[in-house]
This record gives sequence, C-alpha cells and structure tokens, in this order.
Amino acid sequence: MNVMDLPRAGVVIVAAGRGTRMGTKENKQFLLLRDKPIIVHTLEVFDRHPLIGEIVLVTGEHDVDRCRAWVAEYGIAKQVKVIPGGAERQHSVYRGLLNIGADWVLVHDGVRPFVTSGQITACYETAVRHGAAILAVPVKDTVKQVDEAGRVTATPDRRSLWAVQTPQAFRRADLLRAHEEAEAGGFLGTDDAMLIERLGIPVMVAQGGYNNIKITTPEDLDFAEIIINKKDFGGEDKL
Ligand SMILES: Nc1ccn([C@@H]2O[C@H](COP(=O)(O)OP(=O)(O)OP(=O)(O)O)[C@@H](O)[C@H]2O)c(=O)n1
Ligand SMILES: C[C@](O)(CO)[C@H](O)COP(=O)(O)O
Repeated sequence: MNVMDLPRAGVVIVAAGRGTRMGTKENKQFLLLRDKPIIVHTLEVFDRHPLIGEIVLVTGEHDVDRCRAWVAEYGIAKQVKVIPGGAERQHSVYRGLLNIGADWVLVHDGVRPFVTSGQITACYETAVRHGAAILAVPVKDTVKQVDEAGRVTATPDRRSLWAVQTPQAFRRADLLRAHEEAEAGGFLGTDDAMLIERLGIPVMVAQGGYNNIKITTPEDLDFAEIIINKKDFGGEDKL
C-alpha cells in the first residue's frame, strides 16, 4: 500500500486535562517548551502531516479562546476546530469525535509533543490494514504485580508487556460506537483502545518511540527539554 493513497484522516487532540500530577499553576499542556506552549508543538506535528485532513483540539472551556489565538499566532496552516472538553479524558475524546467528519480518526494526547510523522503514519497505516491500531513500546523494566499490602503477587512475562502511547487510530464509526457503549455501561477506560477491545474488535500495535513521552509529572519536563534539543525531534523523520 502506498501511504499517500490512504484517505485523509481526522485527529482529535485532547488537551482538556487539569494536570493534577504535574501540580503547576498553569496547565501542563500550556507550559512553554523552547518558548512555545507544549500544545502548539503537538499541533505542529499534525499540521505538517500530509495524511491528516482535519484537526479537532479539545481543551478546557476557559482555554478555548487562547488556543484559537495560538493557532493563528503560530501559523498553524490547517483549520483547527477548538472545542471544550469533558470531566474525564474519555468524555473529551467523545466530544472531539462528534466534530470529525473523516472515516478514519486518530486520537492523540496534547501532552505528547514528540510524536514523529513516521510514528503517525505507522499507526494510521496499521489501522487501515487491520481495523484499529495503537502506538506502543516494549517495557524495558521487569514489571511486578503488587497487592495493597505492598507484597509482590506476580511477575508477568515482560515479553508480552507493552507501554501504550498515542496516537491511536480507528474507524470513526467504530470508535463512536465504542464510546457510546462504554458510556451506557458506565465503563471508563484510560485509553480508547480499551473501549474498542470491549467490542471485540482486534487492536494491532505499531512501533512507538521511547521519546514519545506523555508529559505527566515534573521530571517529564526535564526529559522534554533534553528531547527537544535532539536533532530528530519534531516529526522531521521520513513519512
Ligand atoms: N478531562 C480530560 C482529562 C485529560 N485530557 C487530556 O488527556 C491527555 C492525557 O491525560 P493526562 O496526562 O492524564 O492529563 P491530565 O488529566 O491533565 O493529568 P492528571 O491525570 O495528572 O490530572 C492530556 O493531554 C489531557 O489534557 C482531556 O482532554 N480531558
Ligand atoms: C492513552 C494514554 O496516553 C495511555 O498512556 C493516556 O492518555 C493515559 O492517561 P493516564 O491518565 O496516564 O492513564
């Protein structure tokens, strides 16, 4: 399959979280990295990507205006629909989805600014081939299951463990149904693939990257400074 023949996809970028684990006064998605808000770095990667035709940015209701202003100020070329999100990530994604017209949709965390063009392509191409795809990387550490008393209860085989990232790519109709059924069943997932898995739809993994971090806690900002200074940052790799 020639990737340039793929249909143009929509992306929902979620940035309506409160960043409680980061603990900063300013929401983490708006902190500056090389003098630019993190969310703008993320938008730029999708703006440059030739297979992305629609961008919906979901943010806090009080942040909609400044996000719209940044889209103009930083010269994002594609049209970006900026809308308010919900109380949980899942609700924010759902609101975004309702604003996507394309048949295929990618969902991405606004606080993962280091995703590359190649990773976006790999995820999307895998989804079109197989129906649904996520980016992930094999875990490097040995992982233990631990009970509430702090006692180790199991050591899962590391070879089957992957740390999940975004983007995650789906048929828009599948993801809409997955969200509606999750809501009806009172199910809250930590990623969109979980909702798709509930429908029995197989989800394939495409290779993510260890630099595609989710900026979550203060030490992630130190990693982010290091990553941004690396030459290969910013989706400048090959499609
Ligand atoms: N109600 C929410 C919650 C989260 N997110 C977004 O989902 C992504 C991943 O969430 P996470 O890193 O957990 O962000 P927060 O919810 O902001 O962080 P915390 O859990 O520490 O409060 C972030 O881009 C965040 O802005 C969202 O759009 N709407
Ligand atoms: C989908 C996700 O990126 C998986 O790592 C996600 O946003 C998880 O959010 P969480 O709040 O860290 O569970």
